[in-house]
Amino acid sequence: MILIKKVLTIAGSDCSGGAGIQADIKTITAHKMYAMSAITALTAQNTTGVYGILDADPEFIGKQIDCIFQDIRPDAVKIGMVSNSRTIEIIVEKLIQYQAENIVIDPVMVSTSGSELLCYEARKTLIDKLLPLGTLITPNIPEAQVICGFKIESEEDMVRAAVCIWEKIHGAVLIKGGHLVHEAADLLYANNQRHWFREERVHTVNTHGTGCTLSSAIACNLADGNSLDESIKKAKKYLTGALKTGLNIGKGSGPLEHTYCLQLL
Ligand SMILES: Nc1ncnc2c1ncn2[C@@H]1O[C@H](COP(=O)(O)OP(=O)(O)O)[C@@H](O)[C@H]1O
Ligand SMILES: Cc1ncc(COP(=O)(O)OP(=O)(O)O)c(N)n1
Repeated sequence: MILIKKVLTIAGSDCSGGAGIQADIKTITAHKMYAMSAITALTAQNTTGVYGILDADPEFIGKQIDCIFQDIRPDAVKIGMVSNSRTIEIIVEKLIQYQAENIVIDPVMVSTSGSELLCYEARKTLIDKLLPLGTLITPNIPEAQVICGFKIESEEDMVRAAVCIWEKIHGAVLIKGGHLVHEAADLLYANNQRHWFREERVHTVNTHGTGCTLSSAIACNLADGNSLDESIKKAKKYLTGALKTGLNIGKGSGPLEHTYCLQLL
């Protein structure tokens, strides 16, 4: 009999396969785990941008989560695009009802190409209601700026922002430094302790879906029983490997490759 860890992603669909649910499922599968999904929205997007968004009915999102938890309980949950306040409220209700564990929240707000993936009015609901439920939240620099309310331009600013976010949500935060120059350095702040995770910066424009991939990989590593530190370290190694394979498809910022980096796991 095969024993397999189960990971649920609650996120939006990217029809071009680079980000969202598709990136999450590829990542979970590459980790040799069983992937499940509750789809919050359909997006019409590709490597050049987001051209349309169709939100799923919040009650139906709740139904998807019910079907999953009542049958195959996930060992970890990754949460990505959540669109609007009602969707966030339903997800919060279900996570509490089912006492979900190992919750990694990527507080997706705006795509790199500039499209709003979370409606502006829902930011407060996300920060006040959903983020405090995370085992870890993984904002990029623009998202961290929204949560903490000031500009982040240096590693010192990242430290100040992480402390501020910790105080707001009373939970672990990993601020991703991909939007700063130099190294790809991410900062974990939890329980008054900070830990930098540094990897070389891969010189490529093909970074579509890096945030989705990182958060899913962390969820997989937590599902496997790793500590938070170890989960992030392994996930960053996976991500850097996926960037380094040098896949170059599409006319814009292309997706990552999830097959040939398997040997890095
Ligand atoms: N060019 C790159 N080379 C290596 N790692 C990168 C690169 N760009 C981003 N990363 C890493 O990818 C992850 C996602 O980063 P980021 O781009 O900041 O988030 P998002 O995709 O949510 O905007 C982080 O671990 C970051 O350090
Ligand atoms: C459906 C969907 N979810 C999330 C994103 C954002 O992906 P992310 O990896 O955070 O970053 P970019 O790919 O936008 O750089 C998305 N585009 N679509």
